[in-house]
Amino acid sequence: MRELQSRIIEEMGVKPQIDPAEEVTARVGFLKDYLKATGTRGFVLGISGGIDSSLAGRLAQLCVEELAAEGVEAEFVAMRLPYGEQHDEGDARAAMEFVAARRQVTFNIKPGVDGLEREYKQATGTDLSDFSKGNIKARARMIAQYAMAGEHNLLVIGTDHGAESVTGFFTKHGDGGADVLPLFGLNKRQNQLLLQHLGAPERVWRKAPTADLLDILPGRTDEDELGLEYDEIDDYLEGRDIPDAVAGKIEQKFLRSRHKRTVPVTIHDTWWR
Ligand SMILES: Nc1ncnc2c1ncn2[C@@H]1O[C@H](COP(=O)(O)OP(=O)(O)OC[C@H]2O[C@@H]([n+]3cccc(C(=O)O)c3)[C@H](O)[C@@H]2O)[C@@H](O)[C@H]1O
Ligand SMILES: Nc1ncnc2c1ncn2[C@@H]1O[C@H](COP(=O)(O)OP(=O)(O)OP(=O)(O)O)[C@@H](O)[C@H]1O
Ligand SMILES: [Mg+2]
Repeated sequence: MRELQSRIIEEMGVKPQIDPAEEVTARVGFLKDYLKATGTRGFVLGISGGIDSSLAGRLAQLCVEELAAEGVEAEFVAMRLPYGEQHDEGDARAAMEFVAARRQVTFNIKPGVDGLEREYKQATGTDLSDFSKGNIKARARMIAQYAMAGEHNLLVIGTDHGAESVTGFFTKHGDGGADVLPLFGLNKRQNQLLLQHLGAPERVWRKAPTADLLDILPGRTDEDELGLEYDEIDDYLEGRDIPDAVAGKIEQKFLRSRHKRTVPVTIHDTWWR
């Protein structure tokens, strides 16, 4: 195996093989333990209709159900956070049904995002690019979830996991802004395996991953934007041999995105030199 590959695998904590039942128990247990240790009252998470939030949302719901059985009161708030009308509305509904959260909220981020876009134009005289606006959408979702968390003493769940973290494929302080990461250490196909184990409908676990942040290309797939397939990233993280060109591409993205996987750089840091 490549030397950098083994260092990256260690940092991402991905195992070459998993037992889905064990993983579910461990991850639900982690959420329960952390909630009890912090004295917080529950969790909040945006449900998009995609794989990651469907899994993290279901784990959170199972967590509060297990806590209730132990006599500990906790709530999980599942938030729909569309930008106007979501083009894959049916998938988002299917995901919400699978997650089955008792408390469901729909919060439209469009007025807030469009307001920021207008003010940007007014302040600078230039239009915001569709790409930057996409990152504002991700950050608006973070703000909406923290509003809910702040009001009700909840923790914001993040859906970051190995296959996303390794390439830095998330918006810094957007979907990257969260309190607990129950999926950390999994790659994409392992997320899908856990969803299947939990009885998710095929529509949910087979959904093509998309950041869905662009106005001009709704539902653009992650694989198209990354120029990599999740199967390649997953193989890399499981320690398999993959073509040098592919491994090199993953490693380049990993090295360029180091700043996203750490707290803000200070004069005392040396990792970037
Ligand atoms: N070396 C460095 N040291 C410290 N900070 C550095 C830096 N380079 C940039 N920065 C800062 O980071 C900013 C760029 O990072 P960021 O704002 O995140 O922006 P960026 O990484 O350019 O874009 C976010 C990417 O994540 C993808 N995404 C977002 C959300 C969800 C998903 C998904 O999978 O669903 C994917 C999205 O499609 C896009 O490709 C710069 O504007 C700058 O402020
Ligand atoms: N339309 C949306 N509504 C609610 N939350 C969203 C929406 N889009 C993104 N999010 C939040 O941002 C997170 C990051 O998006 P990301 O696309 O990586 O995950 P996903 O949509 O759950 O899964 P996938 O990667 O398979 O598309 C989501 O897990 C979810 O919590
Ligand atoms: Mg998505």
